[in-house]
Amino acid sequence: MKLVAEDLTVSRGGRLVLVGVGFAVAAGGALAVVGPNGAGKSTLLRTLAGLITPDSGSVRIEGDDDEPRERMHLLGHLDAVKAGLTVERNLRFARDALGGEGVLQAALDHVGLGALAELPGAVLSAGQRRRLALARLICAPRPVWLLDEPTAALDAAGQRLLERLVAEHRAKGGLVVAATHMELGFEDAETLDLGKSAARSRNSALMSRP
Ligand SMILES: Nc1ncnc2c1ncn2[C@@H]1O[C@H](COP(=O)(O)OP(=O)(O)OP(=O)(O)O)[C@@H](O)[C@H]1O
Repeated sequence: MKLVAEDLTVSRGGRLVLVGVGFAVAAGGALAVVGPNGAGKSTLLRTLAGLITPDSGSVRIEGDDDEPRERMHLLGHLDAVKAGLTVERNLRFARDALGGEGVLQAALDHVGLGALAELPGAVLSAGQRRRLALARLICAPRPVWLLDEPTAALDAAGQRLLERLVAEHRAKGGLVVAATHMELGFEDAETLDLGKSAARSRNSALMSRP
């Protein structure tokens, strides 16, 4: 299996954000997407996930016949916790929506939220919300993880947990693309620097959409 992005050009609000971005990540691989604020890291992840349609270019998963977006798991930087649902219900909702079969309590225990299962989502701290998002990755296994600032709000133990989850995922043949401002500690990760790409130099031009 291989995730391949080819010659992606993406505009937002009439402005070119990405121009001609391409890369490939094979099973077991990891790609860190870096670049300054506004470089287009989140835009790239959302385009890979099929949430933004590129102006041109393509995203495909080689060696897999399923619809690409069915094989991807996007962990956005907003953690999408429903305030009125319990932690366990939040996870159940996400798992079922993603078609997963993971055991909820086991996943919550794994990310250190086991004792909080019956609390409403509203009371979770920022780091706990992030840990709940990590539990979604466990409960609904998908081979391609798209992680937007995955270490945001995580304490040192949480960052090690993330590193372990990613290492286990890659060892099982999964792959990871992560947008980040931090050193992630993912072994042998490749880097895509959007600050250095052609996109950046052309990014400042205000484009009028046809
Ligand atoms: N919904 C939108 N409508 C119009 N422009 C947008 C929209 N979302 C993002 N943009 C613009 O697209 C550009 C890239 O934004 P994006 O969020 O992808 O950057 P980023 O590299 O993830 O930034 P950061 O490091 O700050 O998270 C920015 O100039 C931003 O203003």
